[in-house]
Parts: sequence; structure tokens; C-alpha cells
Amino acid sequence: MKKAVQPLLQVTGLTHRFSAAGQTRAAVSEASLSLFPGEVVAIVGESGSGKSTLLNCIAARLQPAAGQVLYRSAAGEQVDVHRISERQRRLLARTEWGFVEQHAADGLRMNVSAGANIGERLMGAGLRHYGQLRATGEDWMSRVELDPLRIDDSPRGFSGGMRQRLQIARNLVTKPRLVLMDEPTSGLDVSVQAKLLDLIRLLVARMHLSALIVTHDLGVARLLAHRTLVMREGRIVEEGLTDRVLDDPQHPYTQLLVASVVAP
Ligand SMILES: Nc1ncnc2c1ncn2[C@@H]1O[C@H](COP(=O)(O)OP(=O)(O)OP(=O)(O)O)[C@@H](O)[C@H]1O
Repeated sequence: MKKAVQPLLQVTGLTHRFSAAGQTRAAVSEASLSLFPGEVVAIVGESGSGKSTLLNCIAARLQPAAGQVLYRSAAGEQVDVHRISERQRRLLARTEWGFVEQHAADGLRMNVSAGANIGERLMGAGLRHYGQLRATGEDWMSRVELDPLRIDDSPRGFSGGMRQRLQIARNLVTKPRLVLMDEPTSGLDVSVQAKLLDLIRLLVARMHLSALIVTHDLGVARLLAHRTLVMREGRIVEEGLTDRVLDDPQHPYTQLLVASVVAP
């Protein structure tokens, strides 16, 4: 009998509340999802719907009030990401996971060179040989279409699009098993966005990555994601294959979202 494929990530009943001005509000309510190996899932919804909060809870950057995030590690163990030690979490984040921030400066070390940004995760994974670190750095600069001759430059001298490419190289150089991306292309010029999206699509397919991508842009979901989840006011209101969700939305909110993009 064929063994069923196990999800890489299984999120169940995740709830997170923020307290502000004496009031407590749920930013995410009872969100459940799974991500299978090699799958790309988009989380879409308008601003404030809870997408980033959900992603940050999954990445264990935020502690949820309820719910569970189980990750199947490279060693084949089910890891409850909120129950492991801070040390274990950091190790996972450095080796098996990648996190691409919306603002590249948040995901890069701006005071060191492009090459050092790429090499850092490799060093964290135990690589020490300078020549190899440099060669891999140059190779990854090329892969993300940055000029390898700029390996010693600071990312401060890079444009927004170039910084985002560097952040992607820094994350993917160690071949993470799970990549979380928070609005990876927003805030960039439209033509820069399009090229970056093409690059992400190419790398995701070539490296057979498993990725969760938060975006308010349905075009990003259409281009990158096998499946799409729609969030509204902290809840997942619809999910399915991306083409189905976008071409034949069932929930009135998804219908509204899709119509607002199609309408002039
Ligand atoms: N640190 C915080 N303190 C208080 N409330 C917060 C905090 N972060 C987010 N929120 C609130 O939680 C809700 C969800 O925010 P979240 O950033 O997750 O939404 P989002 O869908 O990612 O939106 P955006 O795309 O604008 O970032 C919003 O109402 C937001 O105001």
C-alpha cells in the first residue's frame, strides 16, 4: 500500500490576540491549515485581516493564545514549534526555515557586505572554508541576478529590488525545507515586482520549495501558489486550488476581493 504523504506543516486552531488601549482583539481566530512538501500556499486578504500575524505565529515569532503548529523536521520528527526551547527554535530558523520579510532591510544585515549576508547562514550551518563561502556567495548572487562583482558591496547601496533579491539569496542558500514570505514584492515598482515574481517562481520550482506566502495581491497568489487561503477579520473564510478560488470564488468576501481587482 502506498504511504500517504505527510504534511510538512500542520496548523490547528491558531488564535492570537493583541491588547491595545485597554482592549483585547483577536487578530487571528481559530486558523487551521496544512502545507505539503513541494507545495506553495498563498494567504490573501485585505490589510488588517491578520495575514502577517498568522505567519508570525507559525514562525513562532508570536506566541498564540491557542492552537498548535506542528512541523515535520528533516529528522522526521513532529515538532511543536511553540513548545521547543528558544535555542531549538533558533536552530530551526537558521537551518530548515527561511523567512523573507516585506522590508528587505529587516531581513538583511545592512552593515555587512552582500557576500557576508549570504555566507552567514552557511557559516551557521557549519561551513568555514573562505574560498567555498565566497564561491557560493558569487554563485547565489548570479542566481538571483545580482552582479557577482558587487559581492563586497554593502546592501545599503542596493535598490529595493536588489535588496529583496539579496534577502532571497540569503534565505535560500541553505536550501531551507520551509520558506515563509511576508509580502515579498509589495512596495516595489511594478516592473521590479514582475521580475522578482518571475525569479521567485523559478527558484521555488527548481528547488522544489515548500512555501507559505502572505500577500494582499491576488496576482501574486495566481502566479506562485498551488493553493490559496482567504482571510477576513482573522478567520480563514475560503481555501482551495488557486485557480478555483480566483476563478470561481464561493465566499461572498472572496467574490468581492476578486471583483475589486477585475473591475476598472
Ligand atoms: N503589535 C500589534 N499590536 C496591536 N495590534 C496589532 C499589532 N499587530 C497587528 N495588530 C492588529 O491585528 C490585526 C491584524 O494585523 P496584521 O498585520 O496581521 O494584518 P495583515 O492582514 O497582515 O495586514 P497588513 O497587510 O496591513 O500587514 C489588525 O487589526 C492590526 O491592527
